[in-house]
Order: sequence, then structure tokens, then C-alpha cells
Amino acid sequence: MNALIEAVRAGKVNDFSSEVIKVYTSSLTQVGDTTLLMVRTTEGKRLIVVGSGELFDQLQGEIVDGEKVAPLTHENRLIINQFLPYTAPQAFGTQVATMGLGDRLGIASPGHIQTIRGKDIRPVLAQQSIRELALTGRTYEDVLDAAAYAVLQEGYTDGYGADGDHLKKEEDIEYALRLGFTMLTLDCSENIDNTIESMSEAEIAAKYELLPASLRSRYEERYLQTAPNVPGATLAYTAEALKKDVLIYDAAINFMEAIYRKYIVTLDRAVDFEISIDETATPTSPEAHYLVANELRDRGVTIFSMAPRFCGEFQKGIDYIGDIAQFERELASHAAIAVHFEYKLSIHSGSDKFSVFPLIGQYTNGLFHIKTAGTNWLEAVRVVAKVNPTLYRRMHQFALDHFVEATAYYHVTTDINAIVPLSDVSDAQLPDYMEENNARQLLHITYGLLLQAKNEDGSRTFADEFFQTLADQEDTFAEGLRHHIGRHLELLGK
Ligand SMILES: O=C(O)[C@@H](O)[C@H](O)[C@H](O)C(=O)CO
Repeated sequence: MNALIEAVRAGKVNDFSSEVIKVYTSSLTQVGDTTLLMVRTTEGKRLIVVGSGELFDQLQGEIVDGEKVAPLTHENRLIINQFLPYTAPQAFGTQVATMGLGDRLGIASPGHIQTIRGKDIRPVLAQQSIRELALTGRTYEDVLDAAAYAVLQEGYTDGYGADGDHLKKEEDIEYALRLGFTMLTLDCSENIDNTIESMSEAEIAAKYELLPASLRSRYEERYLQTAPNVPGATLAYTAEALKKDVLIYDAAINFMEAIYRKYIVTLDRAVDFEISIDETATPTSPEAHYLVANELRDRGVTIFSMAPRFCGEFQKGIDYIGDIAQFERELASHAAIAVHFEYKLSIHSGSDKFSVFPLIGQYTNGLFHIKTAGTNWLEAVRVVAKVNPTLYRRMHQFALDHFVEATAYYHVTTDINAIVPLSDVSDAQLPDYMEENNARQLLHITYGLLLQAKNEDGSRTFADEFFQTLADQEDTFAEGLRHHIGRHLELLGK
């Protein structure tokens, strides 16, 4: 294997030894007297470890001809994190644009790194929600391992983040922090009262009067008697709107403060704390955004980013749905509020929102956080549609059969009946499904059911063949991500 490393050093990587399928030349790394090189063998990816020293001694693996062949295990990742700090996640703060590149499969990060390297934006490679972990059967340890090994494989030393996404429960927050996650996205949707939206003005007024007088007068003094002054934002409170927003968000603001005081302030390391109020039925008006932000600042809560629920629809895996002129008007205010309170605007369900990306880049002056996840899964599905039509057809049919079940997890307005029947589509045309919104959402929200489906004998219905196909087509998948996520970045002005 030492000859292999010498061949890589000499730029003659074609001198593969028999059992090595692929050499990741960017992974060649020297740590003291230890040299590392990642390869893919018929048994999967391995680290070739040669030389001597602490890293050589600590990495677990099999000695072959005096060299060590180390598997990409969780234990080995932790050791590599100690010797190569850039392979551990970091917080980024508010002064650099960041992009969440959720990888539900654990194999997309190399393509993400190839896409983002050298651009004025940093990747949050290890971004998964608890919902995604439940649907894929993965753990946060798996998520961190996959991202760290991708960073090593690609020789990416610019830093990456790890986002415990859409966390609602304290035990999940503790879990993510214990593992070293560097971003926490606090999902406040269960503390936001969406019933208020459907109440009459009289019902709102009556409910509002039930609040403590001291609380009501404090809000009224701060938002009715004091005009907010946010350059670039158009804000106009009315007594009715204030009552509604207080009833909708007051409990959520208390929740944000409580979590901040218990988990963020007490940390001995930097963590990017994001507030998510996007996954609610209630669109976040600029006035409501300002109220939440102003209350947080008044309570000493410092945040990295805020994810409002924009007007219109930010549905999974498809472009923006709604009045773009209204979106632009409100975006201008949302962005101005974020600047005023010195945090970044966070765009959730950022996958494929091509029609509004230029506006987002413009109004945030290129300083934003944007989250993607589903679109990266769909790029993997696109590869299957291209190279393994039989598997794609089986997955597509399974998704159709289980779509209603999947709508419990994600809000979509998919028209299943608008999807061209499989029988009418040739193998060559199967990738076209990834260009059609309804088919995209069909495959998007059924990802968990597809990946965890089991046959009667307990074998995995799709996952084994799916991952083998993607392993065989590693370069095709990375190219697809470079193209598709590259288009996201280009339209965002990056
Ligand atoms: O699917 C999920 O739970 C996450 O990917 C979530 O949607 C994430 O916060 C996001 O907005 C990705 O675009």
C-alpha cells in the first residue's frame, strides 16, 4: 500500500493495486510521521495508514504488510478529529454566509464540498432534523461521521458546521450538544399558537384580555406607543395585530429564552443558535418577526439566525409558490430586521427555490443561511433513474402506494394524479420525473419509507441496491450535486 501512497505522491494513481477500486487523492494527509490515504475497496472505503507515531498507533485497523488498513468507523473518526481539527465541525457566526446541505444518505457531502469549495459561503454538511433521523434510521453519530470522513476524503480544510435541526425537545438538544454539534435549530412550532389565526377579532380581544395586565401593558408600550425604527423595514402595528401576535408568539418567546439560558449561555464553546418559526401554519409578518427579535434582544438572547415562515409556500423540493412581488416586499423587511438585530435570515426548505434566490441574495447582501436537504436526496434518486431503471420503477411505485402515509411528515400540495404513469414512460425518460414537481414531491417525502422498507425475510426492499447503485455511480452523483447545488449558489449570487 506504501507504493500506492508513493504513486499518489508521484501523481501516478493509475498504479492501483488489485483490491483498490478508487483512490481519493485529495485525502492524502500527513500528520507527524503518519500518512493517511482514503481508498475504496470491494469492501468499501478504507484509510490506508502508513508510517508511525500517535495517530498510526491510535487508529484501529488491520496491519497488512506493515501498514494499517483502517475502516471508517465512529471510533476512528473521533481519533481523526483530535489530530485533524478541521475534520471536526465548527460554528461560523453571523459574518459569513452558510448553507445547510442536509445529507440523508451519508454519501452526498463529497459532492457538496466539491461544489462549495472556494466560494464565499461555508457548508453545514452535518445537518439533519430529528424527523430525518427517525425516517432514515440514522443517528447523529452517523451524521457527524459521514461529514467528517467526507472532509478528510476531499481534503477540505475551510471548516464545516453540524446543525441539530428542528429540535423541539430538551433531550434532543442535549444529545446534539453532547456530540459536539455546532449549530442548534430550535423549532418553536409547538409553542406557537396557530389557533389564533382562525379566531375572530372579538375572540382575539377576549383571549388577550385574559393575559396579565402587566404583560399586556408592556407589549402595548413597546409596540404601540413606541414606533419601531428599523431602516429598510416597513412596520406598522395596530392594536388588533399586536394582540394577535402576542397571543401567537409570547409562549414561544419564553421557550426560546428558557432554552438559550439553559443550554447556550452555559456552553464553553461557540454554538450557532437558530430560531425556527417557519414550520407553522401562521406566516410570519415582518411585524411579528420584529416583535420576536426585539423581545429576544430585550431578554439578552443572542441568536445566529432566524427562520420566519415567509408568505406563500416554501414546499419541499420545488420552487416557490406564491406572489413574488409580495414575497419581495416582505423579504426586504425581514432582511432589514435581521440586519438590525445582527443575525442572519435563515431560509428553510431552501431546496429549488430558484425563482426567489436572486431576491434572497440581493436583500440579504449575500449574508444568509439557507437550508437544503430533500433536493440532495432527489439527486441520488435521479442517478438511480438514469442507471437503474428497474430499481427506480420499483421505488416510484412503492412511493405511490405509500404517499398518503408520508404526508403525515411533510406539508405538500402534490397532485398525485398529475404524475405520468410509469407504464407510459420509457426507461430513458425516467429521469424526467425529477423535473416534474409532483413526482419530485412524491419521491421526496417518501424517502424514509423507501429507505427503511423491508421484505418479509427481513432484507431491505430497496436500500441495499440503492446504496450499491450510488456507490458504483459515485462520480455521477457528485457531478449531479455540483450541477444542481451549483445552480442554487449561482442564483444566490455565490
Ligand atoms: O426534512 C427535514 O426535516 C429537514 O431537512 C428540514 O426540512 C430542514 O430544516 C430544511 O428546511 C431543509 O430544506
